[in-house]
Amino acid sequence: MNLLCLTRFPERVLAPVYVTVPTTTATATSREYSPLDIFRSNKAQNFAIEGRNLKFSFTTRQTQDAPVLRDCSIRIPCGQFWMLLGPNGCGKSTLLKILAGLLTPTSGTVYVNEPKSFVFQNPDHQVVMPTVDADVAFGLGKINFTNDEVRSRVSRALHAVGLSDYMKRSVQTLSGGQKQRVAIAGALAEACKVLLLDELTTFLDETDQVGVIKAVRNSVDTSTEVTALWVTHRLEELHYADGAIYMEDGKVVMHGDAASIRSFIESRQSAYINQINS
Ligand SMILES: Nc1ncnc2c1ncn2[C@@H]1O[C@H](COP(=O)(O)OP(=O)(O)OP(=O)(O)O)[C@@H](O)[C@H]1O
Repeated sequence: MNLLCLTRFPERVLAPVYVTVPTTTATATSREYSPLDIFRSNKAQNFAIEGRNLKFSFTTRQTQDAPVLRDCSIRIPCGQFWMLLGPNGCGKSTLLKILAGLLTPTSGTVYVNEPKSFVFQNPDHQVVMPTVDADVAFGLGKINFTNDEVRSRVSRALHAVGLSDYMKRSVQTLSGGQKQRVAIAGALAEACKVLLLDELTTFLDETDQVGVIKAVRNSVDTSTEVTALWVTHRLEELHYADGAIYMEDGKVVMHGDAASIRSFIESRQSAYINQINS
């Protein structure tokens, strides 16, 4: 079994995946939403990602039960590019990992279209082959494609992320942002329907930051139903988003269009600055 491959595509299966756990242990047999209800609701309203009443706690040596998510509900329509924002430690990455299937919620319900792919902040954790084309083709090895089909998928995926001219380049010679785009191309080559992207631009300079975000923007499409959820701290990135979610202290505080979320966060920040200056 190839562990690196599993790391890059943690939950790759072709059917939709449901994670449903009881809202409390006392009501284990009577939950509010059944997996089938969620599936119908998503098909009817065309949501690619849905989480309802999600709670999550970490158990550490110091604390038995440290709550991180305290009842989060989100919905992201198919074929849209959404962003998830909030202060450090509010639970953004935890929520993203639950959507990716890397963590199981303590309670609540999750629906995410498949195939889905989680792209990590550090591209060196997932760009694993010596050349760009070999890396993009890496995940296709599990599927019985002809060589021509593999070449065509790799070529289309690299075109989508603006790296057509880099096909034969050694990955070691790429910048951080170019490696991120190779990782995204790997997911697209596998016909990934949902991209879950965790603070990809944190350590990138402005050119790479714009290159990566444009690569995601160009990959998201209502006709192919590719949907992306992007965790970020950078308000200026909201310019590229169709919608956004703002979290604080394990809760979704606001969920809606990107411009309104940006104004909301800016007013929050100025209120905070006024408070510390007064
Ligand atoms: N493996 C873990 N064990 C215990 N606590 C954890 C673990 N991972 C995260 N946490 C805690 O959960 C909380 C939420 O972390 P998370 O990484 O989801 O926040 P975040 O909003 O993504 O933060 P940031 O913006 O700083 O990346 C934090 O208080 C963090 O310390």
